[in-house]
Amino acid sequence: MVKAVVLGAAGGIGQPLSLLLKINPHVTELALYDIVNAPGVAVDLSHIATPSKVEGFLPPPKDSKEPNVGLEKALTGADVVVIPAGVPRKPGMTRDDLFKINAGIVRDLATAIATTAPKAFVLVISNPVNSTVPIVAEVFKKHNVFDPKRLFGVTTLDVVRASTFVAEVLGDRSLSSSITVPVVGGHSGVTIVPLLSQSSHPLPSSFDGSAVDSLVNRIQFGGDEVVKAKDGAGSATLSMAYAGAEFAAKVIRAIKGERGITVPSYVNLTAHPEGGEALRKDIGKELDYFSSPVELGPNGVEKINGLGTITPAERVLVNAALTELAASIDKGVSFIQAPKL
Ligand SMILES: NC(=O)C1=CN([C@@H]2O[C@H](COP(=O)(O)OP(=O)(O)OC[C@H]3O[C@@H](n4cnc5c(N)ncnc54)[C@H](O)[C@@H]3O)[C@@H](O)[C@H]2O)C=CC1
Ligand SMILES: O=C([O-])CC(=O)C(=O)O
Repeated sequence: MVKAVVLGAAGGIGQPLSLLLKINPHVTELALYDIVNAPGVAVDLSHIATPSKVEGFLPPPKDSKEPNVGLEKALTGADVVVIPAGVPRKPGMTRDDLFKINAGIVRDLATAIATTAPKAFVLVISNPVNSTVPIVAEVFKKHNVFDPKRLFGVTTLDVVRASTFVAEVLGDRSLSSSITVPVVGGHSGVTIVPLLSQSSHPLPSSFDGSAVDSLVNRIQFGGDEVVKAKDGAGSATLSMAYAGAEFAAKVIRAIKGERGITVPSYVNLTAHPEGGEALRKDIGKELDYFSSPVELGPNGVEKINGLGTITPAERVLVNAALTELAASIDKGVSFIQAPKL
């Protein structure tokens, strides 16, 4: 029995992600919550002939003083909670520009999870991921329920893009689903660090210098490509739903006891005996969060992998990521820790 919950389920990511979770054979119950339209999306999905039960929930009316029973019902008994709630970018914006609105949304949802489903695995999609994951952690710490093994920043889309773009460079799109390229760091611009030297399918030796630089740049700024093409109508939704559902499916398989599953994720390093400190040494900075491939077990993250052997050019990229990452982490932590004036 697996209950999956989507918070922000009526949105551009939320709807296709909920569809993909509805057809996941391991999911037996699917709860959809949004501030609008969630019951309609749930009834629509409930007609799909797969075994899971689907229900949709709304908050109470805006000015009501009622407790949010809809959110509580959605979260009760949750095993996996995926959060794509929040506003997306428009052209000219950075992911950090979303902090103003999304930080509060994520804080409030995290508070509800901490009080209603503190043992759930929490998968954070809402941007800026580099800050929203620390926000969830700090809320959980305040409620004394923080388990770093169960909190994941979803960076899968960077890895999906890297596979796709490398396959394009190799001139064989049929390879794209079998290519793996570790992407480490964080989830915005220069904090996205593809380790092309560790690609399962090496690039041709003729592919060097500026060709590598522009491939790295395309992976780092793949999100901008979509924002620009959508021209004001939002950011990646369908590819993100695909990536989020793949990620959730792997977490669910691990919970159900499957071994040997490794996923990329932006995770807390400090509380991980297995690999956190070693990764910090590899990075060369005392960062509390970083994205790296992590090995999953039934209780979540079992081991965080290090950077492995990287090239001097990749070291430059890692170093370039550190300042922005540290600032984004601090921003998220202070948002919860700073006393309200
Ligand atoms: N981690 C990643 O790789 C990616 C992250 N994103 C991020 O995902 C987020 C969602 O993007 P879209 O689905 O395109 O946006 P959207 O605007 O289409 O959908 C967001 C949904 O969240 C809902 N929502 C707002 N406040 C809420 C609250 N307090 N509780 C529950 N639901 C609430 C809205 O009603 C809406 O249905 C954005 O922050 C975006 O930047 C987008 C793509 C990739
Ligand atoms: O670009 C954005 O704002 C959405 C996102 O995180 C991505 O597509 O990687």
